[in-house]
Amino acid sequence: MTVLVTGGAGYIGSHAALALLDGGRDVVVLDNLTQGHRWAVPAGAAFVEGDCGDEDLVRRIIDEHDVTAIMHFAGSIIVPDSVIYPLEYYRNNTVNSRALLQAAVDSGIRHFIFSSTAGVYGEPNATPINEDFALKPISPYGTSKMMTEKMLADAAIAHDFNYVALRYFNVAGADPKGRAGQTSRKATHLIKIASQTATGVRPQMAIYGEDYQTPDGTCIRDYIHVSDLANAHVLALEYLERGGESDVMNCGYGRGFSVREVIGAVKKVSGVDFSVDLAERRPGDPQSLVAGADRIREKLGWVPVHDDLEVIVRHALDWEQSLKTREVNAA
Ligand SMILES: NC(=O)c1ccc[n+]([C@@H]2O[C@H](COP(=O)([O-])OP(=O)(O)OC[C@H]3O[C@@H](n4cnc5c(N)ncnc54)[C@H](O)[C@@H]3O)[C@@H](O)[C@H]2O)c1
Ligand SMILES: O=c1ccn([C@@H]2O[C@H](COP(=O)(O)OP(=O)(O)O[C@H]3O[C@H](CO)[C@H](O)[C@H](O)[C@H]3O)[C@@H](O)[C@H]2O)c(=O)[nH]1
Repeated sequence: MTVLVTGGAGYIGSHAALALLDGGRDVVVLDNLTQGHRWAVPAGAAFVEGDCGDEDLVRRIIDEHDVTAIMHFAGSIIVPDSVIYPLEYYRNNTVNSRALLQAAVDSGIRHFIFSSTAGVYGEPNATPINEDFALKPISPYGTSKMMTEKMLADAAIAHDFNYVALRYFNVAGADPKGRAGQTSRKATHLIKIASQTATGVRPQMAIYGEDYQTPDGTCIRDYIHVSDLANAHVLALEYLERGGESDVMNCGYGRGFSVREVIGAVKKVSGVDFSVDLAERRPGDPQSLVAGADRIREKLGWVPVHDDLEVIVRHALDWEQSLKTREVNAA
């Protein structure tokens, strides 16, 4: 009765592994460490270094660890890179997911939870965004995730398993106990970048576009604390184990903050008035993405506990400080 967590050496997967272990479950992490770190895999989880697209390896792990469910976080995540290297994104996010799914079906896995994204909606012209909105991704990243959702839907009809695809909005923050956080080598996320600037890792940062049709001209996003998101995965697994129907669910709080509001929160919480430039719009940025967040609450009984931008920012800043100490100690 073990959960296989692909990508569990990365940001969200390591938090989900912690949440599973905290709940008394056994966990085996499969990660190829292209982005993740061995030290990020929580103590208490078994670890296998390898690729989630390696069907033989996955079948062996399922067999050896008595795996009954899979949480699939492994993937490539940088939207602009997906525009430059689309085939690489389809390979890692779609082709490797297909292989993982094949191994899961072959081995009789009954429950599957997939990391999808708000990126599958593209640029909807209404907000909040509900799960039944049309899927019109505007990047290869979003399309690669949408294709995996479609594979899951078809495979769950043909084979004996149920699944939940969780469509994350903007994930941020870190484990409140300081056990995990975002360590990505190539950070692009707003709260991570602002936290790095506040803690002196970066000299300054930029706002990408101030001419959007929003109250302060900057883009609006729905920021969800990574530990609330990790908990949603545990609840999704329990739901599937109860025999819940396969479904897709948005993961967000249903409330948006502008880029300026986020930077203001980081300055306030850190007490550092760092330098912020104004830059051109970043290509492909939708103006406003806010989750319609009722379904996950109703179906999973999910009740977020860190639904507060300043709490998210506090945890992100604490993690950034701890990374600096870790680097000093490692040097
Ligand atoms: N971070 C976000 O805001 C966000 C938003 C929406 C969706 N997601 C999705 O959530 C998942 C996790 O994202 P994250 O932010 O933790 O990213 P991350 O880069 O920190 O973690 C991904 C992990 O997967 C591993 N990996 C990549 N390809 C692999 C492969 N083929 N086989 C085995 N391991 C592999 C990497 O080494 C890394 O440890 C991704 O699928 C991503 O698309 C993230
Ligand atoms: O230095 C920065 C970084 C970001 N931004 C702005 O902050 C907002 C949020 O940007 P992020 O990069 O933090 O997040 P995205 O909304 O672009 O992307 C997130 O949501 C996507 C779905 O919409 C994908 O799931 C993706 O993986 C996930 O990071 C955007 O308006 C962006 O232009 C800045 O102004 N300056």
